[in-house]
Amino acid sequence: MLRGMSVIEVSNLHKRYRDKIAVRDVSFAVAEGEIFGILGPNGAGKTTTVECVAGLRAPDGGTIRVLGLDPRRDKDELNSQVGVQLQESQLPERLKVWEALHLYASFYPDPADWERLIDEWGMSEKRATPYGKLSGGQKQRLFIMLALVGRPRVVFLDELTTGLDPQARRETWQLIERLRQTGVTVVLVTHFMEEAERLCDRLAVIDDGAVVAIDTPGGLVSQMDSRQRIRFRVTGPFDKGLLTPIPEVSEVAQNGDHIEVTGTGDLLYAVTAVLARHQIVAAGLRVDQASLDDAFVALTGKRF
Ligand SMILES: Nc1ncnc2c1ncn2[C@@H]1O[C@H](COP(=O)(O)OP(=O)(O)OP(=O)(O)O)[C@@H](O)[C@H]1O
Repeated sequence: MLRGMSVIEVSNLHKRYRDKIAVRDVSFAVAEGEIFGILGPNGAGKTTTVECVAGLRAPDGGTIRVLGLDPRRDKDELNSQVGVQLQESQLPERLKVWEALHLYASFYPDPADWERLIDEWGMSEKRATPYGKLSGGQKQRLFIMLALVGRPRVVFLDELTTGLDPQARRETWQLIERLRQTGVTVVLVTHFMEEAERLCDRLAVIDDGAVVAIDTPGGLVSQMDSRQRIRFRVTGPFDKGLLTPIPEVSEVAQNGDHIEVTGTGDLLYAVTAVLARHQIVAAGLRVDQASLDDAFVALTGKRF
């Protein structure tokens, strides 16, 4: 359920590059103040979707409303209300942090106090550092600040943490969580499961140009709840054929002495009963709960 007013409404978006269909049929709505994730494998159509919604590309079909406006027709009106950080954004190497903010602020009639932004985003020490001398995490921080300098109500962040080391990624997550407190609506394109799970209120899973699911991260996982996975090691010879006929078992995978059994119902009891009957000792036995990763694989049939 949407919490408040929809600030973004996308219906049946369709976009082609010559004969290549990048976005087949994408519909979703984003509520005010939400962090909405767009998750999908490479080439699924995530960036194209966001570029259309942000008004940077003309769709071939469907309708898009951002704050009730058409991103192409009402571009000027929307400009000051929307902030965009695009995949692989670049700035001139020698442009200093403060110069970039000063420049971007000049594009807007009523910009944020960028000196304050520098303090708030922990970049005071890097104020006079040229873009080319910033670390990957600091560059991303600068791009978030540049997306915020126009005091937008909606921010699009595309693959913000790709290429960052785990520490810098976590720092960026904390910054995005801070964005939530400012009430700004965030659309976040990611292919990191952990990122989507941690940050997003809801997410759309996109595959092959179409939405395959929209839900909260927890909702997507609970769709998988009926599926369970048991892992264990065997110390002697093992025949998969012992377990595959069990009605509760849907799949048995063997990698050396590691066995992974997927199935439903009272899987643990059914499997351990058969193992005991054949006097097979299951070492290090673990039962795994479904994860967002499992939900993604089940929805798209793909692993990242
Ligand atoms: N400018 C373009 N010209 C032609 N084809 C394009 C163009 N941009 C994207 N495509 C193709 O459209 C499809 C969707 O691309 P898009 O970049 O939207 O996917 P994505 O989900 O963002 O992928 P990634 O995670 O790799 O960034 C891909 O098959 C891609 O090769």
